[in-house]
Amino acid sequence: MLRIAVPNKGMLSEPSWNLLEESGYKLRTNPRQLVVNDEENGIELFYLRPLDIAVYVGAGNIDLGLTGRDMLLNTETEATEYMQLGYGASTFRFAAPKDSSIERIEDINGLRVATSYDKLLHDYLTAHGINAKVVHLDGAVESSVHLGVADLIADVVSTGTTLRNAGLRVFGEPIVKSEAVLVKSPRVNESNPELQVFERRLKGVLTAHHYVLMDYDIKQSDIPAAIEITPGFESPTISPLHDSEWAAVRVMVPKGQVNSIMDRLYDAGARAIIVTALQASRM
Ligand SMILES: Nc1ncnc2c1ncn2[C@@H]1O[C@H](COP(=O)(O)OP(=O)(O)OP(=O)(O)O)[C@@H](O)[C@H]1O
Ligand SMILES: O=P(O)(O)OC[C@H]1O[C@H](OP(=O)(O)OP(=O)(O)O)[C@H](O)[C@@H]1O
Ligand SMILES: [Mg+2]
Repeated sequence: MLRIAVPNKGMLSEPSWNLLEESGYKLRTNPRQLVVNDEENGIELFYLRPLDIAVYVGAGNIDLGLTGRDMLLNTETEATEYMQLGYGASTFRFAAPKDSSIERIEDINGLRVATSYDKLLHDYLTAHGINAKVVHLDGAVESSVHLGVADLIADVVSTGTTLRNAGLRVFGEPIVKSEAVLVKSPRVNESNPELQVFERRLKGVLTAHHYVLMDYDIKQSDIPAAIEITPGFESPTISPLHDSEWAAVRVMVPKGQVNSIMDRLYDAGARAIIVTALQASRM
């Protein structure tokens, strides 16, 4: 039985629950439930606080966890990043009052930096030889400067709306580029068959989200050029048509490139190009 930690709240919770549900796993049926035993699929789900997940996966008897890379890096843990999950993209960055003279990370020396991610910030400051005071806050870090608790902040930035509303602006390079990741305990071997099934199910859902199925007709003589445009995962399926001069091609393509691929295929002689959404996949 694999024991898996999933966020019980926060930005990553819903997309994580959806991913597990689409992968065929049973979710909790009421928000007070802490554990779900899905015997049929061989997993036990533990609903835990986002910031605690890497702690559990590193130290206890939880095998895997869905969390953010920034949260993993903020934790003293033996858990390691095992797979990217393709949602929850954000950056972890410094921000200062928009009219201040703080422009570069060297300007932070001697100042107070508010954050919820103390270890992550501390590691970065140490690596860059900067001496600043880390002020820990549990949330709403953007308010700390205006309220006189800190001179600047280091926090999660997604759209940047929260920062702007607080009169702050980012500076310097991102400290971390984050996204949701699957973290693994060192006690779980990569060759563990239960892990491999879990991984394949998740990858199947992610592929179905990020790829579509494309069909088109093309003259036999134009197939090589078309295959260059749509190589597929392994190799496209090519079927004969009634008119022996033509063939039908079926291939997976990345969702985000569908229109440019259709333009290029058309120019290469493809016709009757159609695109179909994928419901599920096992790669
Ligand atoms: N606006 C956002 N857009 C995308 N990802 C985000 C956003 N805010 C936070 N995240 C990501 O979600 C994870 C943290 O979730 P969130 O901040 O919602 O948890 P939380 O409820 O504050 O956790 P806790 O209460 O345990 O501190 C981090 O990995 C972070 O990078
Ligand atoms: O760039 P934006 O799109 O505005 O998003 C960033 C905000 O989202 C998160 O806040 P959250 O809702 O998790 O609240 P918290 O500060 O209590 O963690 C994060 O801590 C930022 O405050
Ligand atoms: Mg938060």
